[in-house]
Amino acid sequence: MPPDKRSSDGPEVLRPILDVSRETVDRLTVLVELVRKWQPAENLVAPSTLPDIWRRHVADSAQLVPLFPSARRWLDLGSGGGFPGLVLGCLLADRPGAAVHLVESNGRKCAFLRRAAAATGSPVTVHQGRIKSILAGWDTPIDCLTARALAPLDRLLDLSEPILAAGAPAAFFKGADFVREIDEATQSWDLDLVEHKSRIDDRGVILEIRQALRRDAGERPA
Ligand SMILES: C[S@@+](CC[C@H](N)C(=O)[O-])C[C@H]1O[C@@H](n2cnc3c(N)ncnc32)[C@H](O)[C@@H]1O
Repeated sequence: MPPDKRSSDGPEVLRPILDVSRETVDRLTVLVELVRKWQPAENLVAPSTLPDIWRRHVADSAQLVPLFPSARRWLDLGSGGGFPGLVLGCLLADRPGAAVHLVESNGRKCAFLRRAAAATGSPVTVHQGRIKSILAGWDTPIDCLTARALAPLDRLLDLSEPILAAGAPAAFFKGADFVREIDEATQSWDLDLVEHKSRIDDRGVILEIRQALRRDAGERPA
């Protein structure tokens, strides 16, 4: 499909975020073309965001890499159409030891994720199933856990607990309502977190969770 003529959306939107090689742009271009091709049948992203796919999805996902520059082994929960997981795979494909694990319960989305990983030559493994059951038996070291548009913070912490408990940080994409979500989550969790202002969404943040300890029922804040 030709580029959308109404927008100036393209690989150049990555420039303020990180330097990418020609080969990486080629991999990301293959990914974007596949999302456009599969979108009518699989509804991989909100239709209104498709004309700005490089900015709204690719660059949005890519901002994780400079936040966690030494992370090589990533785990993305609820990967859907592959954001941020497939973008991380494309960006890290040349990095020795890179591995990106995607967890997704929907079989058709998993078929897309596997197809896109193969087409882009990305170091991606797709795990089909419910997050709770897949993480219950997880024993692969992870440097950073991610989730975007999956669940409220409180629920994300619950889902991510086995990986956080093993010492990995988490990066959760959150919109304008993030303060309320933090307030709610801290009823049940003692959090060491950093708010990174999103470089794509004026009102959004990437919440870096460095540590999350479940509070006992008796020690909830007033
Ligand atoms: C709204 S989509 C977001 C997809 C992608 N992260 C993005 O930002 O475009 C949420 C995805 O999480 C998956 N999902 C939701 N709950 C899940 C669970 N408990 N286990 C595995 N996948 C789940 C859904 O099937 C869906 O594809």
